[in-house]
Amino acid sequence: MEDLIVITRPEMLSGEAGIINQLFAHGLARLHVRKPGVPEAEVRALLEQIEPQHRDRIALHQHHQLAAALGITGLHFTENDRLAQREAHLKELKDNGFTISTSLHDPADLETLSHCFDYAFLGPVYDSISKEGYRSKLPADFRLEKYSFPGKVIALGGIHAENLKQIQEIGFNGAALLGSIWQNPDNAIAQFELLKAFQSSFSHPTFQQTSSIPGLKPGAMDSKIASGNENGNDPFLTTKAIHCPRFQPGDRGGITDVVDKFHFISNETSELSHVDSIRIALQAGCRWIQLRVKDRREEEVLPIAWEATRLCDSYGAKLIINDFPLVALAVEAYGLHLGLTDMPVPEARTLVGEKMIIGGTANTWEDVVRRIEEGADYIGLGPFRFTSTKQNLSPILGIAGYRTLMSQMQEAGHSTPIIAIGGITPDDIGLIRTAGLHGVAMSAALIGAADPQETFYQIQQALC
Ligand SMILES: Cc1ncc(COP(=O)(O)OP(=O)(O)O)c(N)n1
Ligand SMILES: Cc1nc(C(=O)O)sc1CCOP(=O)(O)O
Ligand SMILES: [Mg+2]
Repeated sequence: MEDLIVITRPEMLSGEAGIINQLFAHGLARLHVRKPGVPEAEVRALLEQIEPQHRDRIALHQHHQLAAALGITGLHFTENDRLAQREAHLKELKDNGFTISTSLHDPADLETLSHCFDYAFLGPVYDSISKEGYRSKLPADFRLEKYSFPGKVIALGGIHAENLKQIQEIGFNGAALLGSIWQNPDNAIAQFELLKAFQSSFSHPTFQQTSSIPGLKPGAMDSKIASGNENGNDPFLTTKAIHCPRFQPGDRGGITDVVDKFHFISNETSELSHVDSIRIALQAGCRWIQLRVKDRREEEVLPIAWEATRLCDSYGAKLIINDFPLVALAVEAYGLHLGLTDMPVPEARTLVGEKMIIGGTANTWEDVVRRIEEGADYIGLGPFRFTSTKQNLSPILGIAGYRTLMSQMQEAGHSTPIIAIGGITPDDIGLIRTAGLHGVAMSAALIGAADPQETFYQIQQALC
């Protein structure tokens, strides 16, 4: 798949021109300016703020008369506009150097579409999750190669990182992005970078071999490709209904209330996938879940993170993503956990914004101080004892190590919540709490318990 095209939101946004200039600077190939109902003067003012060298990568949906004076060479015709055009006019536009595009909602129209069009948006490809009743017209086995239109066909509607690969497999030449970019304008550039990374990974041989891992089953989105379309909803507005961050900057004063006292750390074994382990923890009653996938590429972690997101959402649990800031951003996770050799907390803060919790690992007093100075919301301090869940463990702290570090915290007047980790069992919690730690993180002791519900009950009692 070649092209990622961004479509503007229909209304004007504050700071929009700045974001658009940055998107171009980050390699955006094409921008569709679609502002139905916005007066010409406002659209002109927006276009004038877009740096002139980027303007030949813009297509206008309305106010075509602005194009020539502003150095814009792209004109887009909505379905209704297209039906009102004469072929001779389209030819004239092509002869005058314009790139022209249009929108279709029925793939059958690709057979009769004027070959003057350089490309066409076809959509919605996916049912809208956010807009009820707004469904795709594409059959489940839809493939693009059957159609004779020689131009590019660009997928539109409900496109996000999770379904980008399937769009390529269907045969689309590109994808038009709206919700995935603009849902949270503060994160527009990071989202674009993530989508670009996924798009380029599809041609990577390692990815192709491993893309059948759980969570990225070919055809996994088939159930979302449905038939029947009828209402007049706006195809450009379809978007995945994603997780809303729940941590608001105003809550920061109460960080000890925000960070749970029990953190479950996912793991996979020969019998269990990460998602299976998370399901066990959720069913046992845990509501703070860390997805900790090791030795996998970002694009392999993302589908697992989506599955974990859906599962945690269904239990009202908070999902923390270990190691992968862009994945945390993509699934709008509640939090991100970073180790000492992962992305530094301040850099991650810039990337994920103010709303996401960021936890950081520490193994020594110097690490604790660094984490506090970096602004970590909580600190995972370990290891308490040997564990085979993590490779390359740091020296074991034991209860004596925790006591020393907690008195140093007290002397220094620090109150960042500290979570003990590493080989912890429910029986250890009493001592760990009396040492002054906020809570504990566990993996094996919960997943491997004969009765995880009973074990979680004991954990809760000990944490009270
Ligand atoms: C709560 C919590 N504390 C510490 C860690 C360890 O993180 P890190 O040092 O990045 O090591 P990995 O888990 O990535 O192997 C954690 N994950 N959670
Ligand atoms: C993920 C992790 N980090 C550690 C650290 O010391 O930083 S120990 C650890 C493993 C936690 O799992 P379990 O409860 O099975 O030991
Ligand atoms: Mg890590």
